[in-house]
Amino acid sequence: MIEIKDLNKKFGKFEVLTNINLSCKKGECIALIGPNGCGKTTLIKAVLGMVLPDTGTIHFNGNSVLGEYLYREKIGYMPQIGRYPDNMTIGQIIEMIKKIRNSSNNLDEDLFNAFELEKMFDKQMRTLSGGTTQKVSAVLAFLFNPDVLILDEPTAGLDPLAAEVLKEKIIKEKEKGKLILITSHLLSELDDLITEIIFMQEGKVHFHQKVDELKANTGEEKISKAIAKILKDKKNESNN
Ligand SMILES: Nc1ncnc2c1ncn2[C@@H]1O[C@H](COP(=O)(O)OP(=O)(O)OP(=O)(O)O)[C@@H](O)[C@H]1O
Repeated sequence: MIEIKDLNKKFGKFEVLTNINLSCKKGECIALIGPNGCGKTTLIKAVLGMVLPDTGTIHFNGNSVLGEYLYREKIGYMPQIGRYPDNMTIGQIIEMIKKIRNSSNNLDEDLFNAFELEKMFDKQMRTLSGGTTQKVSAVLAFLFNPDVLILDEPTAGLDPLAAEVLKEKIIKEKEKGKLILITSHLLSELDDLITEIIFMQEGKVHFHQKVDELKANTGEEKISKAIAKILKDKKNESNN
C-alpha cells in the first residue's frame, strides 16, 4: 500500500532522513517510534506530500506520490498539533471540511458521537482545551472513511476515557483491513493495538519487525521491554 525506497531528506546541512526503505501493507497497525527529533513526523509528512524528499521514491497503491494530491483522499491524517482558524466554531470547521472534501464516502461519525462534540458545536476553536482540539482532529481524520489512517501521537493530551475510545476505534478500523500508521511515545498504550513496529533513530530505520516476532525473539511480552532489550543488546554488541 505504501512503499518507500531509498528516501533521503536534508533540512539545510542537517540529514533528517537517511536511506529509508519501508513497506507498509493493508490490515496492519504499525507503530512508528523512536526518540524525539529522529524524523518520524518528517517521514509522515513526506508520505503526505507535505515534505519533498531530496532523493528516493514513495509509492501509494503502486503510484508515485510525487506531484500528486488525489491519493490523499484515501488518507486520514491526525497531526501532532492541529491548527484551526481561531474564530471558527467546531461546527463550522467540520462543515467547512465536509464541503471542501465533497466526499462520496459514507461519513463515519463514530468518534463525533463518542466524544459528544454535538454539545460543543458552537464553541470557538480558540476557547477549546488542548484535549478537545485533539478530539476535533481525530474526528476529522476518521470522518471520510479513509483506507489509511496516519495518526501522529493521537492520544497525547486526551483524558484516559477519550484515549480508550480512540484506541477502540483504531482497532475497529484495523479489523476492517485498513492500514494504520501511528506514532507514540507511550509504548504501554500500544500493546493491544499494533501488529508491527518501525523503530527509528537519527533519521534511519533501526528495525521494522512484526510484534509477534519481536516478542518471540526477545522473550518479552511487553513491547516496551522487548525494545529495551534489543537496544541494550545492540549497545553491548557495539561495545564489544
Ligand atoms: N521544516 C524544518 N526545517 C528545519 N528542520 C526541521 C524541519 N522540520 C523538522 N526539522 C528537524 O528535523 C528533525 C526531525 O524532526 P521530526 O519532527 O521529524 O522528529 P520526530 O521524530 O517527529 O520528533 P518528536 O518525537 O519530538 O515528535 C528535528 O531535528 C527537527 O528540528
